[in-house]
Amino acid sequence: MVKVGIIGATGYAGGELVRILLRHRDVEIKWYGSRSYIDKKYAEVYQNMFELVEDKCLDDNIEKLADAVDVIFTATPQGYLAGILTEEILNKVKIIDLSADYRIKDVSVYEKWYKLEHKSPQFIEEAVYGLCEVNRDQVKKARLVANPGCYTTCSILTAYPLVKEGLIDPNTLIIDAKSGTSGAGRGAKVPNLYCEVNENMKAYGVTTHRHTPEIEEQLGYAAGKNITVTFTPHLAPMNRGILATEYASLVPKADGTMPTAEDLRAAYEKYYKKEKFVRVLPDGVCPETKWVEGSNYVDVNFKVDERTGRVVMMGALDNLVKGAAGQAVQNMNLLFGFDEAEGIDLVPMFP
Ligand SMILES: NC(=O)C1=CN([C@@H]2O[C@H](COP(=O)(O)OP(=O)(O)OC[C@H]3O[C@@H](n4cnc5c(N)ncnc54)[C@H](OP(=O)(O)O)[C@@H]3O)[C@@H](O)[C@H]2O)C=CC1
Ligand SMILES: CC(=O)N[C@@H](CCC(=O)OP(=O)(O)O)C(=O)O
Repeated sequence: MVKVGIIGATGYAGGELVRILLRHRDVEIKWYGSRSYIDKKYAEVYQNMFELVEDKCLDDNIEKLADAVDVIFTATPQGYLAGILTEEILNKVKIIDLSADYRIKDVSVYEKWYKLEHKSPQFIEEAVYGLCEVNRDQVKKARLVANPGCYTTCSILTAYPLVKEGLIDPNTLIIDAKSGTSGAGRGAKVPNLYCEVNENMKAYGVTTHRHTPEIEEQLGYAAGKNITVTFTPHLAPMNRGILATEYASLVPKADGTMPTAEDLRAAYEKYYKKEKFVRVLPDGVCPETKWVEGSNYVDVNFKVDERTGRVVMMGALDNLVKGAAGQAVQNMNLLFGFDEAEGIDLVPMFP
């Protein structure tokens, strides 16, 4: 059995990790790390765990934890892991970080967009961006996995095949994304109160959202050049889910004709046909957040707009599963040589 510790176990992403890992056949949760609930029973923080988890929350001392477990998940705010990580810890234990501390390779880009000083940039280079479908082989050998977040996983996987195959001009890419409120975490914040969110929709972080450079970096690798994109997130009155609608201009083929729907579908099939967790929907079917809720699936599809010469790409996932905890467990499965779907072969719930 692989021994697991979770720092930030009492947050939404940490709670989802617990829910998933309790049914994973090859792991045992040894440490429910917290700051605010030390010595309180975990099932009193989350009553859905009543009679399922008997343990109490422990502190977030990563040095003690590194001696007690084989892998640590950090489901903590930005800057937390970077502030405490050392070579000694990484020599003892694998780390899967759900925050953005090690996702962006250029530390000055991280510091500019996150408005934080990075406290341990020496580990950025070796960290592997844990987008399993793209970086599977590198993840298997990693000590430190930077688990991508909800908006970025959805935005990148939705456009990736078309960018990689040069079928769209990535510099024309516009990503319009909506998130359920759990994406903002469990902490009390006025914009996330019921009356502010219910029956309401709003854009935020317009032109300044911190996920923009992460999407640009990853799709830039696929394009083989630096790119800029427009990314606009919206808060939607639902608990879970990300829906990304993405627009880009098609690139004419060598013979001067425009790529057809068949060309684009062939690109999606090329990259995702064998991927268990990316479902390319049938022609004409648009992804919906409800069809992936509670599961590790990303549903994607597209429609060519011949009138404008653009393609509209669509993707949907559950922000807490494929957008956070599910993908983190997928990465752990790769790190330890387990079946990649172990513990995350979850059937979407409906309604
Ligand atoms: N929510 C989502 O959909 C997604 C979240 N993420 C990322 O996962 C991470 C956690 O997010 P989420 O679960 O939503 O956040 P929450 O606010 O729900 O939870 C944060 C957790 O971190 C702990 N924590 C808070 N402040 C500190 C601190 N200064 N030092 C140590 N621990 C601290 C809290 O512990 P306690 O309350 O016990 O003190 C809590 O367990 C973030 O980096 C986020 O960006 C990534 C993808 C999706
Ligand atoms: C609705 C909402 O507030 N969402 C969060 C994204 C949360 C998240 O998942 O952030 P990472 O992907 O960086 O980990 C936000 O926009 O900041």
